[in-house]
Amino acid sequence: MTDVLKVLETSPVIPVLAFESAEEAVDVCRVIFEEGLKVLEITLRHPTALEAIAAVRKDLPADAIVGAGTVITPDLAKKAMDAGAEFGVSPGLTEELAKTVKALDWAFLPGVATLSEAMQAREWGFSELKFFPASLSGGPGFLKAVGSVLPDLTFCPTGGISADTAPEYRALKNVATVGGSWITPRGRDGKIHLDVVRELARTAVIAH
Ligand SMILES: O=C[C@H](O)COP(=O)(O)O
Ligand SMILES: CC(=O)C(=O)O
Repeated sequence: MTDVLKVLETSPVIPVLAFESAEEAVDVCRVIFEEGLKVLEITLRHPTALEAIAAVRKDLPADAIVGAGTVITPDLAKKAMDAGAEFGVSPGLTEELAKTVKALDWAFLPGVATLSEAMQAREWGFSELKFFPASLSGGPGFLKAVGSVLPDLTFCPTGGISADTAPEYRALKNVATVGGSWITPRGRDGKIHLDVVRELARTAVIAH
């Protein structure tokens, strides 16, 4: 089974990606990967997302680590794993989802936004958690406080993070990496422009 902590530690940023087609996914992921960001979280927010995950796994080099985001139900967890996602990410966690991903033995990063949610996830056997939506739920100050009472948990804060605010999070002992969508903005024409993605991905790698 893929180790969640290793996945998080592989990349200074986990791009949270939303594509409109499998072709768009392959083109954009290739650019991100070429610039050195090897972990790619493709969210299940479009009807073609599972196809996109399968296509990126097939077309990118084997050391690209492709996961599924927005895994909000047990059914989506099974489908994403079948499509080839090496890990799953969710904005939250339910008991059924926790049981399913444990039974599947699938690397999983559940989302939490409060101490009680973090304690619940910990009880269910998750040591790596997504802190979402990070900027609205207390930001770096919240994670620092969590670290003093639950020091065995490691976080990937996501939500409202930018190239400017990422370093504040990454400086914390209990943060392995940060997640965000800022590397793949859509232009006014609704398209993701590869030259823009290349520059933003390169900057994220250099800034680390
Ligand atoms: O929906 C939220 C995204 O997954 C990550 O948040 P962001 O767009 O604020 O980076
Ligand atoms: C935002 C988030 O946590 C997700 O899409 O998985």
